[in-house]
Amino acid sequence: MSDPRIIVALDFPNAEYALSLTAKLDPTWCRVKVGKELFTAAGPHLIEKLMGKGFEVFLDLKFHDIPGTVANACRAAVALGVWMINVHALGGRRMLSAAREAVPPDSTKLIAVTLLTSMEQCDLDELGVNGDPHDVVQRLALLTQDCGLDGVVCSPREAAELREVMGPGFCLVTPGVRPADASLDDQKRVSSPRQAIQNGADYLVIGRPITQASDPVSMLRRLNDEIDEVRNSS
Ligand SMILES: O=c1ccn([C@@H]2O[C@H](COP(=O)(O)O)[C@@H](O)[C@H]2O)c(=O)[nH]1
Repeated sequence: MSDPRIIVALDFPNAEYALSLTAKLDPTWCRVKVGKELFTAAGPHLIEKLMGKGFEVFLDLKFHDIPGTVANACRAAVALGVWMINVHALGGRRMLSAAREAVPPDSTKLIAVTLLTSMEQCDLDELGVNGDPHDVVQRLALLTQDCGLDGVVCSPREAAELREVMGPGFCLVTPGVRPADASLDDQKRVSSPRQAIQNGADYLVIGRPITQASDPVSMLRRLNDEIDEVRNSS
C-alpha cells in the first residue's frame, strides 16, 4: 500500500471547494486534512465522502478541554473512521492520558500539537512560557510520548532534534512547510519540504502552497518529486 507523505490541508469554507480539488487528486499522491473551518461548515458527511473516494483523512480539530470532554470528542472522531486525530499537548498529562484511553491502539492515530508553527519567541515571552520554541516543543513532545500517544505536530525545524530524542517509531507531522519562494502567510517556524524530510519528518501538512497554486496538481507532483529525491538518496 502506498504511504504518501504529503497531507493536503483542505482549508476551504465549504464542501464544494474541497470536493472540487480532491476530484483532481489521487489518494496514492496524498492524504487530506480537514480542519476547524471545513469541519464546522461541512461536518461528518464530508469526511465520509472523502473516505469513500479512498482518501485517508487527518481530522485536525486540536481538542483542548477538560479530560472527560476530550476523551468523548476523541471517541466520536474515532467512530468516523478517520486515519488520524489530534489534541493539544498543552492540555496536560491528565487530558493526554484520557485521550489515549479513549482511542484504541492500532486504530486511528492519535497525536498532539506541541507549539503552533505560527508562534515564535516573542509569543512565548508574552505568555510567560519559559524557554525557546525548541525547549518548549521538546518538553511537550516528551510529555506526549510519556502519555503513550503516537506522535506530535511540530515545526520541520524541530524535527531533527525530536527524531533523535524520541526515536524512530514516534510520528512527526510537520506543518509550516514552504517551497522555495512561496509566501510564508501566517507561518513563522518554517522549512522547505526537502529540509523537513531530511530532518526526519514522517508527514508534511501543506495547505496554501498547493490549494492556492494556479495548478495544484502539478504543485503536488513537484513537491512529491522533491520528497522522493531526498528519500531515495538516503
Ligand atoms: O502548528 C500547527 C498546527 C496545525 N497547522 C495547520 O496546518 C495547515 C497549514 O496550512 P498552510 O496553508 O500550509 O500554512 C493549516 O490547516 C493549519 O491549521 C499549522 O499550520 N500549524
